[in-house]
Amino acid sequence: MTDLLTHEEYRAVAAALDLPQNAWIDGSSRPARSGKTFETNNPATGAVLGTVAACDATDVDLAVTKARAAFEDGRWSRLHPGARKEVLVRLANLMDRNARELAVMESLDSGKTIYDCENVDIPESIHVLKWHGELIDKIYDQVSPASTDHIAMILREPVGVVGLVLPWNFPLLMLAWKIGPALAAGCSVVVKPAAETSLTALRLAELAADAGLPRGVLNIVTGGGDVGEALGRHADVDMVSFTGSTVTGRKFLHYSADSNLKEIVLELGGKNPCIVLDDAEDLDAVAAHVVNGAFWNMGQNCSAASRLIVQHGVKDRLLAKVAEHLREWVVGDPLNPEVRVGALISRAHFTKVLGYLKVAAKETVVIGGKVVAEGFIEPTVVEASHGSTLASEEIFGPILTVIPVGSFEEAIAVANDTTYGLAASIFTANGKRALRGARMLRAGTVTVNSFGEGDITTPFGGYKQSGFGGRDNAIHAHDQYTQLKTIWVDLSDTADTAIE
Ligand SMILES: NC(=O)C1=CN([C@@H]2O[C@H](COP(=O)(O)OP(=O)(O)OC[C@H]3O[C@@H](n4cnc5c(N)ncnc54)[C@H](O)[C@@H]3O)[C@@H](O)[C@H]2O)C=CC1
Ligand code: BAL
Repeated sequence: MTDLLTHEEYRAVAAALDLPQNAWIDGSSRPARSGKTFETNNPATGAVLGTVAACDATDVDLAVTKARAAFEDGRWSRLHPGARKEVLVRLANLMDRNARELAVMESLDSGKTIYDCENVDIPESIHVLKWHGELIDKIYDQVSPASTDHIAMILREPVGVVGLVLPWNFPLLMLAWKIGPALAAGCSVVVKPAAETSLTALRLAELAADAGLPRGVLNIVTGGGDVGEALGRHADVDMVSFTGSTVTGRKFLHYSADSNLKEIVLELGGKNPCIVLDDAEDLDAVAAHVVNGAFWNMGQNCSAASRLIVQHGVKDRLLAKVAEHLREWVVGDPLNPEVRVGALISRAHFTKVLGYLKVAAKETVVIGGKVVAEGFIEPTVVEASHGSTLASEEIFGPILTVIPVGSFEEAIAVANDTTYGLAASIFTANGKRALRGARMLRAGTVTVNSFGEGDITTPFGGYKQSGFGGRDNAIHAHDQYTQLKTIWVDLSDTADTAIE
């Protein structure tokens, strides 16, 4: 746990911040070619925080051209992996030295609580970059079991120029999840942060230059969906890794098909089930996991445990415990270190979640149900049937839908009856049933008697419409950013041992 400042001290740090404004292309800070800017707001107050370069397709083209030049001349892609490691570890150390500034900037720009920024987002981002940096000089290529008359080498090569299109819910952490393995592998990257949250990505680019990352290797183009589209359609981008909504993810497949068939990796939404069976032990601990799973980051999490599928026998006792835990989840100014529930990302998103709160009012609201202030919604627990709007749609807000069920089999069937498949949890004291359930659940990550996303050592990604094409995190993340090459060497004296 990080030592936290007081609310007043955080306000003072926020007031003194020097916020970045320009895009970052070819190792320097640049306004958009058009000179246009857009406003970025503090979701907690609605006030304008600053302006940011409104890039367009010409800026994307410049960034891709510079990234391509860097990739082709080998200033990064052909460095010894140990040299790339040194730069990434230096960057992680610089971030550590600037962790407080990054945490406050992230909280101001996103509405996330300073508590989470200090304890999760920033330290995890640092850890992820260091982990991938330290990994890269320890991955070996392979030799195939071809005949003794041949040597067949299987090499991993960086995929080239990579576009990274990011969401607003974990701005710096998702950047780290993607640039960590991409840069470690030797790719050059063009990052498109969400328009709502560009600031920490721009600050990280400055720190990367200080750490010695060669110019052109990391570029940040700021703006909205049009900038993401320009990147998705660019003919000289070799692959795109995207995290965001399923609707937008689908568009990237069209961009690829319409342009150069670039590889697309999608990490999309979820409507993740959390199953609690009658025999679950230590309901207090279960409730703590349920609350964290549903309401962490205001429920704005693709792996949020947003469906509580609970057996009738334990439902009321569990919900009483959930209510107890939620008393500690104070809603308020994200810069107050006592606060656990900050602001929703934007007024537009607040309005969307409010729409679901109105739907909830027509069902059985068990806990909460109120708007605290413009932008802030209290954690809400509502009972609704399987198949209802609340039980089916990704709300991406602090609303947990409870779906009572009669049996283990029904719980699994309800859990799997969704177009998504990102994450799932199961709580039961019966070990065999827990593991059988984990096997049966159609999700990329299943946690047993806990809620979580795993850590940097475990791959993260979804089944079904929660994504495909690769995984973030773990050594498996490197698969996204590398391609395999076979080099076949014939060692025979005669020509008749040709490859069959
Ligand atoms: N899987 C996840 O982690 C996330 C899921 N979402 C879901 O998506 C919903 C809508 O949020 P949005 O911010 O609108 O998500 P989005 O998927 O539209 O935005 C994600 C990124 O894609 C970019 N983008 C938007 N439209 C694009 C387009 N046509 N072509 C290329 N890039 C484009 C955005 O600028 C942003 O950088 C949320 O309510 C939530 O349900 C949102 C953010 C993260
Ligand atoms: N929770 C990590 C991925 C995401 O929500 O975007």
